[in-house]
Amino acid sequence: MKVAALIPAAGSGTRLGLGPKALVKVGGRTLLARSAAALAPHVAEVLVALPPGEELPADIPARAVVGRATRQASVLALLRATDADTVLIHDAARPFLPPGVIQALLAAVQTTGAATAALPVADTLVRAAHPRAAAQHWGTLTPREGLWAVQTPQAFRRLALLAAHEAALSDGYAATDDAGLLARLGQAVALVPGDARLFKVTTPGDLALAQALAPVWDAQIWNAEGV
Ligand SMILES: Nc1ccn([C@@H]2O[C@H](COP(=O)(O)OP(=O)(O)OP(=O)(O)O)[C@@H](O)[C@H]2O)c(=O)n1
Ligand SMILES: C[C@](O)(CO)[C@H](O)COP(=O)(O)O
Repeated sequence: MKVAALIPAAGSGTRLGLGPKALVKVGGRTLLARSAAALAPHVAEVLVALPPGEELPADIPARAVVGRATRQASVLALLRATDADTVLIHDAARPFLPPGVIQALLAAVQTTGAATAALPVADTLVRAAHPRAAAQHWGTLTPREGLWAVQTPQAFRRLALLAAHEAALSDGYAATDDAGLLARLGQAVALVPGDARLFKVTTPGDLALAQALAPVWDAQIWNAEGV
């Protein structure tokens, strides 16, 4: 079974506001370099979708494709650029990826065909009364029982996911992740326990958390396990 890691890294990082987000550094290394290094020991090849005009930094052992206007389109370009049987799709923007999560996903994809890292929701959830209003007010309480927050990596049989992407493209359907495209076709997706440290660096607050976590991660996990 040939496994490839596909890393969408072509986003513009609008919410962070520091230029192409995958190339932002935490603890002296880019988000992309951290994500690629975590995946590389587990796969035969790493492919990265980069923003148009960006070159792959020399310290990242990967093949690059030109990213597209949306995450979904960038992932489709990556899926078309490999012949791997199984793919692990992982946001560059989630730089702290424990090896145990990768191993659990690779085991789950063998039995279920598709799997994603996810965590049970721990907060109270409420839909705002008027979601687009400047001032927000409590609207409807949403029971959190049975709700999971979906992370990456997500593992798939490549041809099944490619078919789901092509169907979505042809239908004009947009999803926020890849597992949703497969689930839309009625296919099973296993939920594998993710990790709080797998949070997505989206806002300046997330970046501050990542800067604080990086030295701890590098001292206790990166060096100890040689990930
Ligand atoms: N056209 C795009 C948009 C996003 N991504 C990637 O998809 C992942 C998740 O996207 P997100 O965190 O939303 O990144 P951005 O799109 O850069 O963020 P923003 O929405 O704030 O601009 C990131 O690794 C990002 O680089 C991508 O490859 N191609
Ligand atoms: C794929 C993802 O990280 C799963 O939680 C998420 O949906 C990406 O969302 P974004 O708005 O593209 O960051």
